[in-house]
Amino acid sequence: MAYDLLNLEPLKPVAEGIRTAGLLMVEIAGHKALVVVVVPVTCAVAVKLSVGNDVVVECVTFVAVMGSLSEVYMKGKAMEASLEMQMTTTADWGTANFVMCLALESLQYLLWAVEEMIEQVSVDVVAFENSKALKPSPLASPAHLSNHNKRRRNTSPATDQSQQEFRNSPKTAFGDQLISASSTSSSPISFTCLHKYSYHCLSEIPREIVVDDAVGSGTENHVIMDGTANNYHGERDGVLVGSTANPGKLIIDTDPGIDDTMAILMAFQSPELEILGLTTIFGNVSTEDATRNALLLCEIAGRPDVPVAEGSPEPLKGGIPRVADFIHGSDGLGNTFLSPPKAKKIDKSASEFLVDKVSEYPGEVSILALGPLTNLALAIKRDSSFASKVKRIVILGGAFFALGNVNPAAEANVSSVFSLQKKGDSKAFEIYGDPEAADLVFTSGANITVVGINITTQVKFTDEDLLELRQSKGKYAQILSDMCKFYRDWHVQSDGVYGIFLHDPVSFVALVRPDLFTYKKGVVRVETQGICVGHTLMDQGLKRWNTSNPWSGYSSVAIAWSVDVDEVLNYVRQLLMKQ
Ligand SMILES: O=c1[nH]c(=O)c2ncn([C@@H]3O[C@H](CO)[C@@H](O)[C@H]3O)c2[nH]1
Repeated sequence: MAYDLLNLEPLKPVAEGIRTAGLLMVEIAGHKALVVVVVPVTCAVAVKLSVGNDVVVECVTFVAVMGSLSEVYMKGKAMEASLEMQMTTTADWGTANFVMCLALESLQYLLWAVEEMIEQVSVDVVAFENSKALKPSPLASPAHLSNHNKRRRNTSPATDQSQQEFRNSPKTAFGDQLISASSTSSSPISFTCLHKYSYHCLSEIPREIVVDDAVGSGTENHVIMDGTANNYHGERDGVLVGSTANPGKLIIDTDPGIDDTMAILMAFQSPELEILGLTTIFGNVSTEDATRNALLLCEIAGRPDVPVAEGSPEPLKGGIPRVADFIHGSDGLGNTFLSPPKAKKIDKSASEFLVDKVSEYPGEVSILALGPLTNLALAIKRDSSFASKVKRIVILGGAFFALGNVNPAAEANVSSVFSLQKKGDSKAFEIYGDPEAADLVFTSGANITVVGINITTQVKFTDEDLLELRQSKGKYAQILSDMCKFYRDWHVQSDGVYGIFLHDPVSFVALVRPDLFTYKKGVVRVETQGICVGHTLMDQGLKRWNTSNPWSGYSSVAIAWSVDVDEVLNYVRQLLMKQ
């Protein structure tokens, strides 16, 4: 049986850089959690699900504090003490959505349970607050809605006009601000949420919930959630399961680079993406060469119109970046030495371009960051609302609970490497990535997914795969095969791998097919000093620390935790071999 719970029209995101904090109390199956949600809108919603006389799920958000995250956090801590509840701090849409998903997911389970065991379920709006243009109509008053639900409980909604009436009447009062949903089954269930905030949350979760009908028949019951957006689909043993996504508008921050080239061409082979531009950074090559290669790749893809904005030539702290020519060749493209591009970079710097685009389309732009994070850090410094306006950032970087690739501690994009050369020698401090930038970005509060090399090294093209690519009719198969030769030989020499790791392509897949990964959320800090510079260390939240520490009070990011290797490989193959 299908519950058409979310009968919604797409609305534009309302994020306009306003940050509002809400304290969300969630009670699910007797467990209470207090969650600080910082969202870029001013509104609140409260819903309460009751079964008979028992309140089963209660989600209440208050517009409690306006201001900085630390103010909210302090207030939350005080409430936590008085309510003896567990608190989670979040500052991103992903977590806000996830929390709502959790509450709503419980609701789905309840719907199923109710089918079998309980006669009456209602979800009543118990509070409504709105600080912007809308004034709650009398129709939104708790009393009205509760009466309305009572009325509905006495009807048979499947064929009943009152269901339609119920859907329609508040909508007239609220226009598109009201989101209503109700069961299409024969159970008397109604669910009403008010305001755009709840819309946001709801729009990120399943539109249709399919519940196995075979309750009590011996067949295992399950709830299949067909996620529609870029966050999480559910949780299993503390690990989040990704849902499918359509990132829409995309900027790729890149240091091409052979595996960057693969990811960029995959993006150009994905017509559902609107590539707003490429921004360039040092890493696999110098920033200047990265710009040349990015322009060239746009031309190869037949998209010379895509703007390329050049990024910083050096990390935040300064210094001369070391170019990984031993991996990608002196041109960054496997010594294929292609003719220079005709198009020119745009006048804006990468950070300016990033800020401008994210401000032009708040809540709509995703960023795929494939190199050191200097440009993103500069964008965050340039515009304090950048982190809240960007839709999602997927980062290739770090090594989580695993060895690095430039040394045991660090992965190339986030590391600095001290070489043991003479003091005073300008090369004594060789830089691969930008640890300061990575630390700033990871703790910025943006909706971030990080794909570390602990994940990307699980997904390889073997020599057989490379041969298949060469022999395929893929639009870019030849050019990629030529580039990959150099890259493959380095893998044999460096890692004993007869093939190549697909670092950047896997990160691209995490952007467009997050459902092929699982995630853990936690605060990540990057070491910026000492022998472990560039080390990425995540607090998984498994322990309540007695004292505050460098991880305390920062926003969580999602770390890719596991990967469906076969499916990701298939996805990469299919796009790289697409004609
Ligand atoms: O400096 C590097 N050393 C490596 O071993 C290494 N392996 C891969 N890479 C590149 O850095 C990103 C992943 O860490 C990808 O863009 C690889 O091409 C490396 N860079």
